[in-house]
Amino acid sequence: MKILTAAQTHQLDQATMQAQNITSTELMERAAGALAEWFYGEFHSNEAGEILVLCGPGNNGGDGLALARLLHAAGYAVRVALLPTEKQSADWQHNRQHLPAAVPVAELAAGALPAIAPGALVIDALFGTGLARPLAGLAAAVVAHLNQARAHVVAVDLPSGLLADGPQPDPGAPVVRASYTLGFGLPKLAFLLPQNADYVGEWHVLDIGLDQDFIDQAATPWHFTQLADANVALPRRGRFGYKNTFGHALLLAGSRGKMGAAVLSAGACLRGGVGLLTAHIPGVGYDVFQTTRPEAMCLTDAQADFVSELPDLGPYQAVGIGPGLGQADATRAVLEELLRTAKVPLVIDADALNLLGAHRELLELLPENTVLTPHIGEFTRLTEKAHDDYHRLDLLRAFIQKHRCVVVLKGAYTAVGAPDGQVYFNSTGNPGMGTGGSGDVLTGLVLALRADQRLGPLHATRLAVLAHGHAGDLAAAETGEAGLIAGDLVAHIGPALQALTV
Ligand SMILES: NC(=O)C1=CN([C@@H]2O[C@H](COP(=O)(O)OP(=O)(O)OC[C@H]3O[C@@H](n4cnc5c(N)ncnc54)[C@H](O)[C@@H]3O)[C@@H](O)[C@H]2O)[C@@H](O)CC1
Ligand SMILES: [K+]
Repeated sequence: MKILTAAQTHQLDQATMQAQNITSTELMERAAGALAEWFYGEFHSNEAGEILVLCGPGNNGGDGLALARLLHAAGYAVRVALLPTEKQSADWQHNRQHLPAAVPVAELAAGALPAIAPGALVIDALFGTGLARPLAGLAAAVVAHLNQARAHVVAVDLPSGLLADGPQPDPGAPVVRASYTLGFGLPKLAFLLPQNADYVGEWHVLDIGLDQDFIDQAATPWHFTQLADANVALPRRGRFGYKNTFGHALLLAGSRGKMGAAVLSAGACLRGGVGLLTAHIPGVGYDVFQTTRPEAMCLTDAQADFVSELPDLGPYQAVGIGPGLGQADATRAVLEELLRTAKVPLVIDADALNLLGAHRELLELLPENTVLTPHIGEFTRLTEKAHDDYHRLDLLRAFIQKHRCVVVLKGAYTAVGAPDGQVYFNSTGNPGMGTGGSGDVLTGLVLALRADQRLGPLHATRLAVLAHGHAGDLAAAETGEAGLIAGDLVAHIGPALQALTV
Protein backbone atom coordinates (compact mmCIF):
# COMPACT_ATOMS: atom_id res chain seq x y z
CA MET A 1 0.00 0.00 0.00
CA LYS A 2 1.35 3.44 -0.88
CA ILE A 3 1.63 6.38 1.47
CA LEU A 4 0.96 9.69 -0.30
CA THR A 5 1.58 13.31 0.61
CA ALA A 6 -1.17 15.82 1.41
CA ALA A 7 -0.73 17.31 -2.08
CA GLN A 8 -1.06 13.90 -3.71
CA THR A 9 -4.11 13.14 -1.55
CA HIS A 10 -5.76 16.27 -2.89
CA GLN A 11 -4.97 15.18 -6.47
CA LEU A 12 -6.29 11.72 -5.62
CA ASP A 13 -9.63 13.26 -4.60
CA GLN A 14 -9.81 15.09 -7.92
CA ALA A 15 -8.85 11.98 -9.89
CA THR A 16 -11.50 9.97 -8.05
CA MET A 17 -14.24 12.48 -8.85
CA GLN A 18 -13.23 12.56 -12.49
CA ALA A 19 -12.83 8.81 -12.94
CA GLN A 20 -16.10 8.02 -11.17
CA ASN A 21 -17.98 11.06 -12.41
CA ILE A 22 -19.02 12.20 -8.94
CA THR A 23 -19.02 15.64 -7.31
CA SER A 24 -16.86 16.63 -4.37
CA THR A 25 -20.06 16.77 -2.30
CA GLU A 26 -20.73 13.15 -3.16
CA LEU A 27 -17.18 12.15 -2.25
CA MET A 28 -17.56 13.97 1.06
CA GLU A 29 -20.82 12.12 1.67
CA ARG A 30 -18.99 8.85 1.11
CA ALA A 31 -16.30 9.90 3.58
CA ALA A 32 -18.92 10.89 6.15
CA GLY A 33 -20.77 7.61 5.57
CA ALA A 34 -17.58 5.63 6.24
CA LEU A 35 -16.92 7.66 9.39
CA ALA A 36 -20.49 7.10 10.58
CA GLU A 37 -20.24 3.34 9.97
CA TRP A 38 -17.12 3.26 12.11
CA PHE A 39 -18.98 5.11 14.88
CA TYR A 40 -21.93 2.73 14.77
CA GLY A 41 -19.53 -0.16 15.29
CA GLU A 42 -17.52 1.50 18.03
CA PHE A 43 -20.01 3.48 20.14
CA HIS A 44 -23.66 2.62 20.67
CA SER A 45 -25.98 5.64 20.50
CA ASN A 46 -27.34 4.87 24.00
CA GLU A 47 -23.88 4.95 25.55
CA ALA A 48 -22.12 7.63 23.53
CA GLY A 49 -23.59 10.56 25.49
CA GLU A 50 -23.77 13.90 23.72
CA ILE A 51 -21.13 14.08 21.00
CA LEU A 52 -19.48 17.44 20.36
CA VAL A 53 -18.37 17.96 16.74
CA LEU A 54 -15.73 20.66 16.31
CA CYS A 55 -15.74 21.89 12.71
CA GLY A 56 -13.12 24.01 10.92
CA PRO A 57 -13.76 26.10 7.78
CA GLY A 58 -12.54 23.68 5.10
CA ASN A 59 -13.50 20.24 3.87
CA ASN A 60 -12.38 18.64 7.12
CA GLY A 61 -15.07 20.75 8.79
CA GLY A 62 -17.39 19.74 5.94
CA ASP A 63 -16.80 16.09 6.83
CA GLY A 64 -17.64 16.95 10.44
CA LEU A 65 -20.92 18.63 9.48
CA ALA A 66 -21.95 15.71 7.25
CA LEU A 67 -21.02 13.24 9.99
CA ALA A 68 -23.04 15.23 12.56
CA ARG A 69 -26.09 14.95 10.28
CA LEU A 70 -25.66 11.17 9.84
CA LEU A 71 -25.10 10.54 13.55
CA HIS A 72 -28.13 12.66 14.43
CA ALA A 73 -30.23 10.67 11.96
CA ALA A 74 -28.99 7.45 13.55
CA GLY A 75 -30.21 8.57 16.97
CA TYR A 76 -27.00 9.92 18.53
CA ALA A 77 -27.18 13.14 20.54
CA VAL A 78 -24.96 15.62 18.67
CA ARG A 79 -24.01 19.28 18.97
CA VAL A 80 -21.78 21.25 16.65
CA ALA A 81 -19.27 24.01 17.34
CA LEU A 82 -17.96 26.01 14.38
CA LEU A 83 -14.65 27.83 14.09
CA PRO A 84 -15.62 31.26 12.76
CA THR A 85 -13.87 32.41 9.56
CA GLU A 86 -14.72 34.68 6.69
CA LYS A 87 -14.70 31.97 4.08
CA GLN A 88 -15.83 28.38 4.14
CA SER A 89 -15.43 25.74 1.45
CA ALA A 90 -18.36 25.05 -0.90
CA ASP A 91 -18.90 21.56 0.49
CA TRP A 92 -18.80 22.98 4.00
CA GLN A 93 -21.60 25.35 3.04
CA HIS A 94 -23.61 22.55 1.47
CA ASN A 95 -23.35 20.43 4.61
CA ARG A 96 -24.03 23.39 6.90
CA GLN A 97 -27.29 24.01 5.01
CA HIS A 98 -28.28 20.37 5.29
CA LEU A 99 -27.66 20.10 9.02
CA PRO A 100 -31.09 19.58 10.65
CA ALA A 101 -32.27 22.47 12.79
CA ALA A 102 -32.64 20.03 15.70
CA VAL A 103 -28.81 19.83 16.00
CA PRO A 104 -27.60 22.67 18.24
CA VAL A 105 -24.90 24.79 16.59
CA ALA A 106 -22.66 27.30 18.31
CA GLU A 107 -19.76 29.48 17.14
CA LEU A 108 -16.49 29.01 18.98
CA ALA A 109 -15.24 32.22 20.58
CA ALA A 110 -12.28 33.09 22.76
CA GLY A 111 -13.36 33.20 26.38
CA ALA A 112 -16.55 31.19 25.62
CA LEU A 113 -15.27 27.74 24.73
CA PRO A 114 -17.75 24.88 25.14
CA ALA A 115 -17.68 22.89 28.36
CA ILE A 116 -16.31 19.38 27.74
CA ALA A 117 -16.86 16.79 30.46
CA PRO A 118 -14.07 14.27 31.14
CA GLY A 119 -14.70 11.16 29.06
CA ALA A 120 -17.07 12.95 26.65
CA LEU A 121 -16.89 12.03 22.97
CA VAL A 122 -15.56 14.82 20.77
CA ILE A 123 -15.08 14.71 17.01
CA ASP A 124 -12.15 16.78 15.82
CA ALA A 125 -13.01 18.02 12.33
CA LEU A 126 -11.14 21.32 12.61
CA PHE A 127 -8.31 20.76 10.11
CA GLY A 128 -7.11 17.85 8.00
CA THR A 129 -4.72 17.70 5.07
CA GLY A 130 -5.36 21.36 4.20
CA LEU A 131 -3.51 22.62 7.26
CA ALA A 132 -0.92 24.98 5.88
CA ARG A 133 0.75 26.38 8.99
CA PRO A 134 0.88 25.78 12.73
CA LEU A 135 -2.27 26.60 14.67
CA ALA A 136 -2.45 30.03 16.28
CA GLY A 137 -5.09 32.35 17.76
CA LEU A 138 -8.55 30.95 18.39
CA ALA A 139 -7.86 27.60 16.65
CA ALA A 140 -4.86 27.05 18.95
CA ALA A 141 -6.93 28.04 22.00
CA VAL A 142 -9.68 25.56 21.04
CA VAL A 143 -7.17 22.72 20.67
CA ALA A 144 -5.46 23.54 23.96
CA HIS A 145 -8.89 23.64 25.65
CA LEU A 146 -9.81 20.27 24.13
CA ASN A 147 -6.51 18.66 25.15
CA GLN A 148 -6.91 19.56 28.79
CA ALA A 149 -10.53 18.32 28.91
CA ARG A 150 -9.55 14.60 29.01
CA ALA A 151 -12.24 13.78 26.46
CA HIS A 152 -12.28 10.85 24.02
CA VAL A 153 -11.34 12.55 20.80
CA VAL A 154 -11.94 11.01 17.39
CA ALA A 155 -9.93 12.93 14.79
CA VAL A 156 -11.23 13.07 11.25
CA ASP A 157 -8.41 12.41 8.77
CA LEU A 158 -5.67 13.92 10.98
CA PRO A 159 -5.48 15.26 14.53
CA SER A 160 -5.85 19.01 13.96
CA GLY A 161 -2.53 20.80 14.07
CA LEU A 162 -0.57 17.78 12.81
CA LEU A 163 0.88 17.97 9.32
CA ALA A 164 0.36 14.92 7.11
CA ASP A 165 3.87 14.69 5.72
CA GLY A 166 6.43 16.53 7.78
CA PRO A 167 7.52 17.72 11.21
CA GLN A 168 5.80 20.57 13.03
CA PRO A 169 7.56 23.81 12.08
CA ASP A 170 6.57 25.23 15.47
CA PRO A 171 6.92 22.61 18.21
CA GLY A 172 5.09 24.94 20.63
CA ALA A 173 1.88 25.06 18.55
CA PRO A 174 -0.86 22.80 19.91
CA VAL A 175 -1.94 19.56 18.21
CA VAL A 176 -5.07 17.59 19.11
CA ARG A 177 -4.36 14.51 21.23
CA ALA A 178 -6.77 12.04 19.72
CA SER A 179 -7.79 8.62 21.03
CA TYR A 180 -8.60 7.59 17.46
CA THR A 181 -7.68 8.96 14.06
CA LEU A 182 -9.76 7.94 11.07
CA GLY A 183 -8.04 8.50 7.74
CA PHE A 184 -9.35 7.92 4.23
CA GLY A 185 -8.05 5.33 1.78
CA LEU A 186 -4.34 5.25 2.65
CA PRO A 187 -2.29 5.66 5.81
CA LYS A 188 -0.34 8.89 6.26
CA LEU A 189 3.35 9.10 7.06
CA ALA A 190 2.47 11.01 10.23
CA PHE A 191 0.61 7.95 11.59
CA LEU A 192 3.72 5.77 11.58
CA LEU A 193 6.19 7.84 13.57
CA PRO A 194 6.69 7.48 17.32
CA GLN A 195 6.85 11.24 17.85
CA ASN A 196 3.20 11.53 16.74
CA ALA A 197 1.85 8.58 18.73
CA ASP A 198 0.30 10.75 21.47
CA TYR A 199 -1.57 12.81 18.88
CA VAL A 200 -2.71 10.08 16.50
CA GLY A 201 -3.78 7.43 19.02
CA GLU A 202 -5.21 4.29 17.46
CA TRP A 203 -5.60 4.89 13.75
CA HIS A 204 -7.77 3.31 11.10
CA VAL A 205 -7.98 3.88 7.40
CA LEU A 206 -11.51 3.84 5.98
CA ASP A 207 -12.19 2.69 2.44
CA ILE A 208 -14.00 5.37 0.43
CA GLY A 209 -13.35 3.94 -3.03
CA LEU A 210 -10.54 6.28 -4.08
CA ASP A 211 -9.19 5.91 -7.62
CA GLN A 212 -6.80 2.94 -7.75
CA ASP A 213 -5.28 3.96 -11.11
CA PHE A 214 -4.09 7.25 -9.65
CA ILE A 215 -2.65 5.44 -6.62
CA ASP A 216 -0.86 2.91 -8.83
CA GLN A 217 0.79 5.68 -10.83
CA ALA A 218 1.65 8.02 -7.95
CA ALA A 219 5.38 8.34 -7.20
CA THR A 220 6.32 8.04 -3.54
CA PRO A 221 9.18 6.61 -1.53
CA TRP A 222 6.82 5.49 1.26
CA HIS A 223 4.92 2.21 1.43
CA PHE A 224 3.01 0.21 4.03
CA THR A 225 3.34 -3.61 3.99
CA GLN A 226 0.28 -5.58 5.09
CA LEU A 227 -0.43 -9.28 5.49
CA ALA A 228 -2.39 -9.39 2.24
CA ASP A 229 0.43 -7.82 0.18
CA ALA A 230 0.96 -10.18 -2.75
CA ASN A 231 4.46 -8.77 -3.42
CA VAL A 232 5.83 -10.24 -0.23
CA ALA A 233 4.06 -13.58 -0.10
CA LEU A 234 6.09 -16.76 0.39
CA PRO A 235 5.92 -19.05 -2.64
CA ARG A 236 4.72 -22.56 -1.89
CA ARG A 237 7.49 -25.18 -1.74
CA GLY A 238 7.31 -27.13 -4.97
CA ARG A 239 6.87 -30.87 -4.82
CA PHE A 240 10.42 -31.31 -6.20
CA GLY A 241 12.04 -28.69 -3.99
CA TYR A 242 14.93 -30.02 -1.93
CA LYS A 243 17.43 -28.75 0.60
CA ASN A 244 19.50 -26.77 -1.93
CA THR A 245 16.49 -24.83 -3.25
CA PHE A 246 16.04 -23.42 0.23
CA GLY A 247 19.75 -22.82 0.71
CA HIS A 248 22.48 -23.58 3.19
CA ALA A 249 22.97 -20.69 5.61
CA LEU A 250 25.95 -19.89 7.81
CA LEU A 251 25.37 -18.04 11.09
CA LEU A 252 28.27 -16.45 12.97
CA ALA A 253 26.97 -15.74 16.45
CA GLY A 254 27.46 -15.98 20.18
CA SER A 255 30.09 -15.24 22.79
CA ARG A 256 30.46 -16.20 26.44
CA GLY A 257 27.24 -15.25 28.23
CA LYS A 258 25.37 -14.58 24.98
CA MET A 259 24.93 -18.04 23.50
CA GLY A 260 21.18 -17.65 23.81
CA ALA A 261 21.33 -15.15 20.94
CA ALA A 262 22.89 -17.80 18.70
CA VAL A 263 20.36 -20.41 19.78
CA LEU A 264 17.37 -18.10 19.17
CA SER A 265 18.70 -16.88 15.84
CA ALA A 266 19.41 -20.43 14.68
CA GLY A 267 15.95 -21.54 15.76
CA ALA A 268 14.36 -18.75 13.73
CA CYS A 269 16.49 -19.62 10.72
CA LEU A 270 15.41 -23.26 10.89
CA ARG A 271 11.75 -22.34 11.38
CA GLY A 272 12.18 -19.87 8.51
CA GLY A 273 12.51 -22.82 6.16
CA VAL A 274 16.24 -22.86 5.46
CA GLY A 275 17.49 -26.04 3.76
CA LEU A 276 20.55 -26.43 5.96
CA LEU A 277 22.02 -24.33 8.73
CA THR A 278 25.57 -24.31 10.01
CA ALA A 279 26.42 -22.13 12.99
CA HIS A 280 29.97 -21.01 13.69
CA ILE A 281 30.20 -20.30 17.40
CA PRO A 282 32.84 -19.92 20.13
CA GLY A 283 33.87 -23.12 21.87
CA VAL A 284 32.03 -22.22 25.07
CA GLY A 285 28.70 -22.66 23.31
CA TYR A 286 29.17 -26.07 21.75
CA ASP A 287 27.21 -28.19 24.22
CA VAL A 288 24.31 -25.82 24.65
CA PHE A 289 24.03 -25.19 20.94
CA GLN A 290 24.15 -28.82 19.85
CA THR A 291 21.69 -29.78 22.56
CA THR A 292 19.14 -27.06 21.88
CA ARG A 293 19.47 -27.00 18.07
CA PRO A 294 20.17 -30.55 16.94
CA GLU A 295 18.80 -29.70 13.47
CA ALA A 296 21.74 -27.35 12.86
CA MET A 297 25.36 -28.23 12.21
CA CYS A 298 27.95 -26.59 14.38
CA LEU A 299 31.50 -25.36 13.81
CA THR A 300 33.44 -24.27 16.87
CA ASP A 301 35.96 -21.45 16.87
CA ALA A 302 39.51 -21.88 18.17
CA GLN A 303 38.62 -19.27 20.78
CA ALA A 304 36.44 -20.38 23.66
CA ASP A 305 34.78 -17.03 24.36
CA PHE A 306 34.26 -15.24 21.05
CA VAL A 307 34.40 -15.70 17.29
CA SER A 308 37.90 -15.16 15.88
CA GLU A 309 37.92 -17.16 12.64
CA LEU A 310 35.98 -17.03 9.41
CA PRO A 311 35.21 -20.51 8.10
CA ASP A 312 35.43 -21.40 4.39
CA LEU A 313 32.39 -19.75 2.83
CA GLY A 314 32.22 -22.23 -0.07
CA PRO A 315 29.16 -24.26 0.96
CA TYR A 316 26.81 -21.40 1.83
CA GLN A 317 24.15 -19.42 -0.01
CA ALA A 318 23.85 -16.71 2.67
CA VAL A 319 25.78 -15.64 5.77
CA GLY A 320 24.42 -13.96 8.90
CA ILE A 321 26.64 -12.34 11.50
CA GLY A 322 26.01 -10.52 14.74
CA PRO A 323 23.66 -11.99 17.36
CA GLY A 324 25.45 -12.17 20.71
CA LEU A 325 28.79 -11.78 18.93
CA GLY A 326 30.59 -9.33 21.23
CA GLN A 327 33.00 -6.73 19.93
CA ALA A 328 36.43 -8.34 20.37
CA ASP A 329 39.06 -7.03 17.96
CA ALA A 330 39.50 -10.52 16.50
CA THR A 331 35.75 -10.52 15.80
CA ARG A 332 36.09 -7.19 14.00
CA ALA A 333 38.77 -8.80 11.82
CA VAL A 334 36.38 -11.66 11.00
CA LEU A 335 33.70 -9.16 9.99
CA GLU A 336 36.18 -7.30 7.79
CA GLU A 337 37.32 -10.51 6.07
CA LEU A 338 33.70 -11.52 5.55
CA LEU A 339 32.90 -8.17 3.91
CA ARG A 340 35.99 -8.45 1.69
CA THR A 341 35.50 -12.03 0.55
CA ALA A 342 31.81 -12.97 0.64
CA LYS A 343 30.15 -13.58 -2.72
CA VAL A 344 26.77 -14.50 -1.21
CA PRO A 345 24.07 -12.40 0.52
CA LEU A 346 24.97 -11.09 3.97
CA VAL A 347 22.79 -10.27 6.96
CA ILE A 348 24.41 -8.06 9.57
CA ASP A 349 22.99 -7.44 13.04
CA ALA A 350 23.67 -6.45 16.62
CA ASP A 351 27.34 -6.39 17.63
CA ALA A 352 28.41 -6.70 13.99
CA LEU A 353 26.56 -3.39 13.43
CA ASN A 354 28.21 -1.89 16.48
CA LEU A 355 31.58 -2.93 15.04
CA LEU A 356 30.63 -1.23 11.76
CA GLY A 357 29.63 1.87 13.70
CA ALA A 358 32.95 1.90 15.57
CA HIS A 359 34.93 1.31 12.33
CA ARG A 360 32.99 3.32 9.77
CA GLU A 361 35.61 2.64 7.07
CA LEU A 362 34.17 -0.89 6.92
CA LEU A 363 30.90 0.54 5.56
CA GLU A 364 32.69 1.10 2.24
CA LEU A 365 33.13 -2.68 1.98
CA LEU A 366 29.43 -3.54 2.28
CA PRO A 367 28.48 -5.67 -0.73
CA GLU A 368 25.40 -4.47 -2.62
CA ASN A 369 22.10 -5.74 -1.19
CA THR A 370 23.58 -6.61 2.19
CA VAL A 371 20.80 -6.58 4.80
CA LEU A 372 21.50 -4.59 7.98
CA THR A 373 19.02 -4.86 10.86
CA PRO A 374 19.70 -2.00 13.31
CA HIS A 375 17.43 -0.71 16.03
CA ILE A 376 17.46 3.06 16.41
CA GLY A 377 20.51 3.08 18.70
CA GLU A 378 22.54 0.94 16.31
CA PHE A 379 21.42 3.03 13.35
CA THR A 380 22.55 6.18 15.16
CA ARG A 381 25.99 4.63 15.61
CA LEU A 382 26.10 3.96 11.85
CA THR A 383 25.03 7.48 10.89
CA GLU A 384 24.34 10.39 13.24
CA LYS A 385 21.84 11.38 15.89
CA ALA A 386 18.58 12.39 14.23
CA HIS A 387 16.80 15.44 15.59
CA ASP A 388 13.43 13.84 15.00
CA ASP A 389 11.76 10.83 13.33
CA TYR A 390 11.43 12.59 9.97
CA HIS A 391 15.13 13.44 9.99
CA ARG A 392 15.89 9.79 10.82
CA LEU A 393 13.98 8.76 7.70
CA ASP A 394 16.08 11.21 5.67
CA LEU A 395 19.21 9.63 7.16
CA LEU A 396 17.86 6.17 6.33
CA ARG A 397 17.20 7.06 2.70
CA ALA A 398 20.63 8.67 2.33
CA PHE A 399 22.31 5.60 3.86
CA ILE A 400 20.57 2.96 1.75
CA GLN A 401 21.19 4.85 -1.46
CA LYS A 402 24.82 5.54 -0.64
CA HIS A 403 25.68 2.01 0.46
CA ARG A 404 23.26 0.24 -1.90
CA CYS A 405 22.06 -2.00 0.91
CA VAL A 406 18.80 -2.99 2.59
CA VAL A 407 18.30 -1.54 6.07
CA VAL A 408 15.70 -2.82 8.52
CA LEU A 409 15.21 0.04 10.96
CA LYS A 410 13.53 -1.77 13.84
CA GLY A 411 10.76 -0.37 16.02
CA ALA A 412 6.99 -0.02 15.88
CA TYR A 413 6.23 0.02 12.12
CA THR A 414 9.74 -1.25 11.33
CA ALA A 415 10.98 0.49 8.18
CA VAL A 416 12.67 -1.59 5.47
CA GLY A 417 14.75 0.66 3.22
CA ALA A 418 15.83 -0.59 -0.22
CA PRO A 419 18.92 0.47 -2.22
CA ASP A 420 16.72 2.53 -4.58
CA GLY A 421 15.56 4.69 -1.67
CA GLN A 422 12.10 3.18 -1.30
CA VAL A 423 10.95 2.62 2.29
CA TYR A 424 8.41 -0.02 3.36
CA PHE A 425 6.84 0.33 6.81
CA ASN A 426 5.69 -2.90 8.42
CA SER A 427 2.19 -3.31 9.77
CA THR A 428 2.54 -6.36 12.02
CA GLY A 429 3.93 -6.78 15.54
CA ASN A 430 3.18 -5.47 19.02
CA PRO A 431 4.95 -3.96 22.03
CA GLY A 432 5.36 -7.43 23.57
CA MET A 433 8.16 -7.91 21.06
CA GLY A 434 10.29 -5.37 22.90
CA THR A 435 12.02 -8.22 24.73
CA GLY A 436 15.58 -9.59 24.74
CA GLY A 437 16.31 -11.84 21.77
CA SER A 438 13.52 -10.53 19.54
CA GLY A 439 16.08 -9.01 17.17
CA ASP A 440 18.13 -12.23 17.11
CA VAL A 441 15.01 -14.04 15.96
CA LEU A 442 14.52 -11.53 13.15
CA THR A 443 18.13 -11.98 12.01
CA GLY A 444 17.70 -15.74 11.79
CA LEU A 445 14.50 -15.34 9.81
CA VAL A 446 16.01 -12.84 7.37
CA LEU A 447 18.98 -15.18 6.96
CA ALA A 448 16.70 -18.11 6.12
CA LEU A 449 14.82 -16.13 3.50
CA ARG A 450 18.05 -14.68 2.02
CA ALA A 451 19.32 -18.25 1.62
CA ASP A 452 16.07 -19.21 -0.13
CA GLN A 453 17.06 -19.20 -3.80
CA ARG A 454 13.60 -18.17 -4.93
CA LEU A 455 13.48 -14.72 -3.28
CA GLY A 456 15.25 -11.44 -4.05
CA PRO A 457 16.78 -9.27 -1.30
CA LEU A 458 13.89 -6.87 -0.81
CA HIS A 459 11.20 -9.53 -1.06
CA ALA A 460 13.04 -11.75 1.44
CA THR A 461 13.61 -8.93 3.90
CA ARG A 462 10.10 -7.46 3.78
CA LEU A 463 8.63 -10.94 4.12
CA ALA A 464 10.88 -11.73 7.09
CA VAL A 465 9.89 -8.51 8.86
CA LEU A 466 6.19 -9.09 8.16
CA ALA A 467 6.35 -12.73 9.32
CA HIS A 468 8.37 -11.82 12.43
CA GLY A 469 5.69 -9.29 13.45
CA HIS A 470 2.91 -11.71 12.63
CA ALA A 471 4.60 -14.41 14.71
CA GLY A 472 4.67 -11.85 17.52
CA ASP A 473 0.97 -11.16 17.12
CA LEU A 474 0.13 -14.88 17.09
CA ALA A 475 2.31 -15.45 20.14
CA ALA A 476 0.88 -12.48 22.06
CA ALA A 477 -2.64 -13.82 21.47
CA GLU A 478 -1.58 -16.75 23.67
CA THR A 479 0.86 -15.22 26.15
CA GLY A 480 -0.26 -11.60 26.31
CA GLU A 481 2.23 -8.86 25.46
CA ALA A 482 4.03 -8.80 28.80
CA GLY A 483 4.45 -12.57 28.89
CA LEU A 484 5.87 -12.84 25.39
CA ILE A 485 9.52 -13.97 25.16
CA ALA A 486 11.72 -14.38 22.10
CA GLY A 487 11.41 -18.16 22.09
CA ASP A 488 7.65 -17.71 21.57
CA LEU A 489 8.43 -15.84 18.37
CA VAL A 490 10.51 -18.76 17.10
CA ALA A 491 7.66 -21.14 17.94
CA HIS A 492 5.19 -19.06 15.91
CA ILE A 493 7.28 -18.49 12.79
CA GLY A 494 5.88 -21.65 11.20
CA PRO A 495 2.22 -20.60 11.44
CA ALA A 496 3.13 -17.00 10.53
CA LEU A 497 4.87 -18.10 7.33
CA GLN A 498 2.06 -20.48 6.57
CA ALA A 499 -0.38 -17.57 6.69
CA LEU A 500 1.82 -15.72 4.18
CA THR A 501 2.26 -18.60 1.75
CA VAL A 502 0.59 -18.52 -1.66
N1 LIG B 1 -9.78 11.60 0.00
C1 LIG B 1 -9.78 12.43 0.98
O1 LIG B 1 -8.76 12.53 1.63
C2 LIG B 1 -10.99 13.21 1.30
C3 LIG B 1 -10.83 14.34 2.07
N2 LIG B 1 -11.84 14.98 2.61
C4 LIG B 1 -11.59 15.96 3.66
O2 LIG B 1 -11.03 17.14 3.18
C5 LIG B 1 -9.98 17.54 4.03
C6 LIG B 1 -9.10 18.51 3.35
O3 LIG B 1 -9.90 19.66 3.14
P1 LIG B 1 -9.29 21.07 2.83
O4 LIG B 1 -8.33 20.96 1.73
O5 LIG B 1 -10.43 22.00 2.68
O6 LIG B 1 -8.44 21.39 4.11
P2 LIG B 1 -8.80 21.49 5.67
O7 LIG B 1 -10.23 21.41 5.93
O8 LIG B 1 -7.89 20.54 6.33
O9 LIG B 1 -8.27 22.92 6.06
C7 LIG B 1 -8.33 23.99 5.13
C8 LIG B 1 -8.90 25.24 5.76
O10 LIG B 1 -8.16 25.61 6.90
C9 LIG B 1 -7.56 26.90 6.70
N3 LIG B 1 -6.26 26.80 7.36
C10 LIG B 1 -5.18 26.09 6.97
N4 LIG B 1 -4.21 26.17 7.91
C11 LIG B 1 -4.71 26.94 8.91
C12 LIG B 1 -4.21 27.39 10.16
N5 LIG B 1 -3.01 27.05 10.57
N6 LIG B 1 -4.99 28.15 10.94
C13 LIG B 1 -6.23 28.50 10.54
N7 LIG B 1 -6.76 28.11 9.37
C14 LIG B 1 -6.01 27.35 8.57
C15 LIG B 1 -7.53 27.09 5.22
O11 LIG B 1 -7.50 28.47 4.90
C16 LIG B 1 -8.82 26.41 4.81
O12 LIG B 1 -9.93 27.24 5.05
C17 LIG B 1 -9.36 16.24 4.43
O13 LIG B 1 -8.56 16.32 5.56
C18 LIG B 1 -10.61 15.40 4.65
O14 LIG B 1 -11.09 15.56 5.97
C19 LIG B 1 -13.19 14.43 2.43
O15 LIG B 1 -14.15 15.39 2.44
C20 LIG B 1 -13.35 13.70 1.13
C21 LIG B 1 -12.31 12.76 0.82
K1 LIG C 1 -9.10 16.79 12.09
